Amino acid sequence: IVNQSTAVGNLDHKPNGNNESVEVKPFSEIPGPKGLPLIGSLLTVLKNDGYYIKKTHLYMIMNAKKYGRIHKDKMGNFDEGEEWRRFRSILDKKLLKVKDVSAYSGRMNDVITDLINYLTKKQLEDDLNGEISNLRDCLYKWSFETIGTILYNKRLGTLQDPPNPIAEKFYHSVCLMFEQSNDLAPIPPYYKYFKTKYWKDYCQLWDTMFEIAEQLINEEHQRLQQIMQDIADKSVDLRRSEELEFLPYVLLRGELNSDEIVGNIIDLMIAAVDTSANTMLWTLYILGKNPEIQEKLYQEVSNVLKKGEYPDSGAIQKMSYLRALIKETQRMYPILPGVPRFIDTDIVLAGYRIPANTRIMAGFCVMSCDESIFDEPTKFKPERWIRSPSKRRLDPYIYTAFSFGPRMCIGRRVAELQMQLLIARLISQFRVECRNTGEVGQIIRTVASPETDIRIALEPRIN
Ligand code: HEM
Repeated sequence: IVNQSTAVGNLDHKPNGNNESVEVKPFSEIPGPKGLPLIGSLLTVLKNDGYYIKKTHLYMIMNAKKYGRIHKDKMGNFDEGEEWRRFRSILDKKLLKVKDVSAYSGRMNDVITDLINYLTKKQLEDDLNGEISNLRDCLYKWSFETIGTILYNKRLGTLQDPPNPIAEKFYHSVCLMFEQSNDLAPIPPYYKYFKTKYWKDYCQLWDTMFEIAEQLINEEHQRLQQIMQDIADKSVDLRRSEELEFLPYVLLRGELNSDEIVGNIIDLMIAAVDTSANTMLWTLYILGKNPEIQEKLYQEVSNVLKKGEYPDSGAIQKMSYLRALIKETQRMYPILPGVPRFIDTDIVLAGYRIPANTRIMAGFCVMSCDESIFDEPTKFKPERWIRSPSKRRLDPYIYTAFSFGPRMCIGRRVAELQMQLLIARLISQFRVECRNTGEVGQIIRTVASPETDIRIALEPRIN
């Protein structure tokens, strides 16, 4: 039972560095809800129509208040992937290098141009005095198209007019699968054995995703083979080229078999869509609610870009307020309330001995509102992320949005750049107005999302 428990805590970023001997308490003394012997607190999470499934962040904050910065909880068993390290060593090379990702800014800008045209057309059709209905869907399409063009080396076509029907099918499968995974995640997997309709439909979504992804990858494979045949200078080895795009790199290196390539690409797509889109919804919400923040951002962006110029990663480097604004949005609205880790050796955490094979959950949403880490944590202050000679250096471990270590988000660089480009482009073209009257809360739909529609109106700037 101990081995199946989870210890939840803030990342203890101030270890006892002075080598003084401190009393280490045993794992059994870590406070936490008692729960039931086998399923632990699962019922607490499921009751009231799964209230705490949708509000995991509140569950974690509540337990942190009740039991302290480190506490333990139990929710059944979890599996860990084994092949993961090998996959990461191959994919990291292409997705986490700043230089490679910067080269995607042209494609990312093309998708943004399509999104802006799509939004403008929708505004006219909706006729809601500038407001865009179902902005969430528009932003999901933007992140789907962006990751699509990077992974498959071609545009998929959900933002084109009319949309590409295969791309639409792909898009709906990714979105629905993500939503349904959230409903299935905490339930013991009996539905698999009774083959309920829900389960069959869910499997169908996966089949559709795999079929379309396979088709797209095969097309790219054939294109590459043709290019290799056509290269007149046979001494050129395309496989060694530094300039290769993501899919050509993975296909030509031959380190992954075709099932592994499809599986990894699907994983990347699934992880990319909701995360970036929801972060953008929150950022627009903040901008729309805070005209002074918006004005400051506009001034920064227009100082860097000439009229009508599109930003690239070089321009973004000069926009410290923009980068800080997105970081602060991620602090206030973390997309994942925390990340789990299995530890393979005994460790001491916050004064307690944690045995090997325990699952640790680092509670990012708890850290975000911890006064000992952030001053005035309830206030939205992008400035806290801007370095200056007069300020103390920020602890690098307090920016938790993409997590840390070898398992940190593999899409971090892609996500950051695509979001920075989108906000810079939108703010230089439009004034953002938020029409939600009250505060919008967070709800967990696998990732933390706005509880109600974010109502945004975009008013073209007259320069
Ligand atoms: C604002 C956008 C995003 C946020 C906040 C975000 C955040 C995260 C976090 C916190 C993790 C867990 C890391 C850990 O366990 O330590 C993660 C994992 C992951 N993310 Fe992202 N992510 C974002 C966008 C993306 C994008 C665009 C992609 C694809 C290009 C992506 C692909 C992945 C994958 C594949 C994993 C699993 C990594 C692994 O377990 O090896 N993410 N992400």
